[in-house]
Amino acid sequence: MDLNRIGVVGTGSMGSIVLEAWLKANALSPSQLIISNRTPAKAEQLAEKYPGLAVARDNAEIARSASILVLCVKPLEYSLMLQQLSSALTEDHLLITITSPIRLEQLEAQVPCPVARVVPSITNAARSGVSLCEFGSRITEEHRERIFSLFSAISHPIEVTEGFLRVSSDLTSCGPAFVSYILQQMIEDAVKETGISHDAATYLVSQMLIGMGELLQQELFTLPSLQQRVCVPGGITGEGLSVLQGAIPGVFAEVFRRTHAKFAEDLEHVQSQWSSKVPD
Ligand SMILES: NC(=O)C1=CN([C@@H]2O[C@H](COP(=O)(O)OP(=O)(O)OC[C@H]3O[C@@H](n4cnc5c(N)ncnc54)[C@H](O)[C@@H]3O)[C@@H](O)[C@H]2O)C=CC1
Ligand SMILES: O=C(O)[C@@H]1CCC=N1
Repeated sequence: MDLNRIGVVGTGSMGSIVLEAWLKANALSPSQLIISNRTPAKAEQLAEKYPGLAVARDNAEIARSASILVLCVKPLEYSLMLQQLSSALTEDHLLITITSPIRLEQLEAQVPCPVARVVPSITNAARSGVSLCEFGSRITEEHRERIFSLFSAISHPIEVTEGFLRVSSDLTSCGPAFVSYILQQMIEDAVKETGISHDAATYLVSQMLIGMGELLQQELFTLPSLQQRVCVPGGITGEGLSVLQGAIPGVFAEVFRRTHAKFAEDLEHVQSQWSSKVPD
């Protein structure tokens, strides 16, 4: 087992984003990585794109070849994946799950090694945004440092406690989908109401969003001070804002109720899958 090699199990949407972010950041070279995927063709495509990147024949091979395994499969795919990894897992491995509806203690009970969670975000593709870290009971200071160092190459890693993991993930990982939906509605209504072209409105909104990111990045404004500064007393923005003030409060409370309910449902499904016999 190569102590400096990292295995990515599952090269779907998020697995490939994390892997490619590391490669593009030169944080890891292709030969420091090995990947596996249920559909091998998807992994082979990545290997063709990044010469030197190895594809494991199966999950036992990835566990024999890499000491850190980043698990990028969906919650109900864990049971089978763990079964496939199990023959090669040792106390010296480190497992990092990227999903939230698998409790770390539940995972620890299945494997001989330390486990941690790092929930990434699509923003990590641009080496920005945060990743949310939670550490299991077997994690040492050395593991922590290794995890922070790996994920700080592509994000700002932040430690969160289990109780706030879900809402934090709603804000950082689901957030880009929520915000882009709202902005898309802004574009659609601008087109419908005024006849501006879809492309023009999209360009204007995208540039506005990038500019807003810069204002926050450069700490020139906070979200409330930005609103205050744009709203000229007796001016036009205030008229528009008052419509939003009537419509938006409470919407995200319902969003979070729904995400938390789905999370609880996923946890239950995983629990009942894991407590019944794992299929061969
Ligand atoms: N999409 C996002 O923005 C984020 C997703 N996540 C979490 O990441 C997890 C994965 O999500 P996606 O990448 O979107 O799903 P996906 O379905 O695109 O990728 C999962 C991949 O795992 C592979 N796979 C399944 N079982 C396997 C096995 N036994 N061995 C090897 N490969 C296997 C599948 O072939 C697939 O390519 C989810 O739990 C999600 O909650 C976390 C943060 C952000
Ligand atoms: O939609 C999902 O389930 C995942 C969790 C965080 C972002 N995407």
